[in-house]
Amino acid sequence: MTTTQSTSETESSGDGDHDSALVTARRQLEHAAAHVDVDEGVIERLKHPTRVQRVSVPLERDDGTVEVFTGYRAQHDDVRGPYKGGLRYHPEVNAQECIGLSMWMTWKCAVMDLPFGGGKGGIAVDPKSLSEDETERLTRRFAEEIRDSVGPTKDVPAPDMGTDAQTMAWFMDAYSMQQGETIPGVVTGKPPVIGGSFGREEAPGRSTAIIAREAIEYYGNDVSDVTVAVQGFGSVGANAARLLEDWGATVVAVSDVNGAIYDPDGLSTHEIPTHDEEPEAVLEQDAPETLSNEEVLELDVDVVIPAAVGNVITADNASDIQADIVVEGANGPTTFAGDEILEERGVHVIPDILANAGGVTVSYFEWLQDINRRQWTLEEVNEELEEKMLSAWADLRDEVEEHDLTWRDAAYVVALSRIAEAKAVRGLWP
Ligand SMILES: NC(=O)C1=CN([C@@H]2O[C@H](COP(=O)(O)OP(=O)(O)OC[C@H]3O[C@@H](n4cnc5c(N)ncnc54)[C@H](OP(=O)(O)O)[C@@H]3O)[C@@H](O)[C@H]2O)C=CC1
Ligand SMILES: O=C(O)CCC(=O)C(=O)O
Repeated sequence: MTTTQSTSETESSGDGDHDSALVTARRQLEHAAAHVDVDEGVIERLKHPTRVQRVSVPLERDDGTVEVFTGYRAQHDDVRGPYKGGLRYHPEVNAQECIGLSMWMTWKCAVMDLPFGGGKGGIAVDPKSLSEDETERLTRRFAEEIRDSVGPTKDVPAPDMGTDAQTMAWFMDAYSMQQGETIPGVVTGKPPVIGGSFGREEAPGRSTAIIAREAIEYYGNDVSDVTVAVQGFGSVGANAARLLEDWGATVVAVSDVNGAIYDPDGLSTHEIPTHDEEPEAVLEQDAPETLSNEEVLELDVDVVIPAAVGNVITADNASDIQADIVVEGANGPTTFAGDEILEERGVHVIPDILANAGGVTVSYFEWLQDINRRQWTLEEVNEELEEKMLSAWADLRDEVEEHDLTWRDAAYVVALSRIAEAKAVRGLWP
C-alpha cells in the first residue's frame, strides 16, 4: 500500500530539546537565510519536501506469522539532480525524521557540489530483532513498494543507520528483477562485486576524520597532540576513530548503544569490533573505565565526535561539553538550542553536512562508476575524496573568515547559494 502525504500532514512543532530532525532542519534554514541573498520564496519552498511516500511493508516472519512495518521515502529537492540519500532501519524512523534528514541531504550534496538533490527514507523497525532472511524479505518488499519513485536518474538510496552493503544488494536485485535488467545505479553503497565502490563503507568516517584534522590544524593544533572521544562505533564512528588514531590522535573513548570505554592513555581502536563486525561489543573490551553515552560527550578532550543518533547535544548538556571542537559525524546530533549554547561558549561545531559528506561523495563516485561500467581503485577513490573534502572545507572556511559566520551557517550559505542559483537558471521558481 502506498500513500503520499501532503507536507502539512507531516508538520508538527518540536518540543525544544526533543526537536524532530524536521524542526531542527527548519530552524537552521531560517537562521542561515539571514546571511544569504536568496529569494524568500525559495527559502519558504525549501522548508518543505517535494513529496513523502509512506508505505506498508508486510513481512512474513520466520515462524510464519505476518507483521506489517511502515516505510518512508522523503524527497526534498531535486533542482541540482536526482534525490540522493540513505535508508535507515531504526525503531524511531518516521515521516518528520525522514523529511528533516532529506533536507540535510539537499544541503550536503550542494556543499559538496555534487549533482544531486536530497532524499532519505527507511523503515520503522529494530534491525536487531530480524533474522538475516527476514531482513532480506523486508528489504525486497520495501524496494517493491517504493520502486516507482526510485531509479538511477530519479532517486538513489544508499546505506544509513541499520542498513549496509548487503541491504543495498538486495534492494538493487529486487529493483532489477522487476525492470528486467541489472541496474546497479539504482542504489549506492553496494558490495564492489556488483558495482559498489571501494571505499564507500569507510567514506563517511574518513571524511569525518579529514574534516576533524583540518579543524584541529585550523585552530592551531596538530592531530598527534589531541585527544578525541567518539560516540557510536559503526560505519561513521569506527572509521573516523581508527583513522584519527592512525594519524596520531589519542582516541580516549568510544561507545556503542550500551555505553563507552575510556582510557586516558588512548584506546587501540583497530582492536575494538565495529558495529558491522559485532554489534554491542564495545563494553566487552578491556579498558580502565566505562562511561555512559552522555558522559562520553562531556569528557575533557580536544575533539568530540558524536557519530550515532541525533539530538544528543541539547540545551540540557551543551554547557557541559568540554571539547573545543565538535565534529558532527552523525546527522543532526546537535539541536538548535544546543548549537546556540555551544556558539556562545566558543565551541567550534563543524556541521554534519560537511563532516560526514564523504559517504554521499563516494556514493557519487559509485554512481559514476556504474554509469560508465568501470571500477576505480581504492587509492583513486580516497584521493578524489580527499580532494573534494579539502575543496569543500576551503569554500566554508572562506565564508567563515569573510563573513564571521559559524561553520554551520557557512555551510548553509554555500549550499543555499548553489541551490538558489540552479533554481534561477532553470527558471524554476521557487
Ligand atoms: N552510513 C552512512 O553512510 C552514513 C551515516 N551517517 C550518519 O551517521 C550516524 C551513524 O550511522 P552509521 O555509522 O551508518 O550507523 P551504524 O549502524 O553503522 O552504527 C551505529 C553505531 O551507533 C551505536 N548506537 C546506536 N544507538 C545509539 C545510541 N542511542 N547512543 C549511542 N550509540 C548508539 C551503535 O551501537 P551498536 O553497535 O551497539 O548497535 C553503533 O555503534 C547516523 O546519524 C547516520 O545518519 C552519515 C553519513 C553517512
Ligand atoms: O550515500 C548516500 O547517498 C547518502 C548517505 C547518507 O544517507 C548521508 O550522508 O546521510
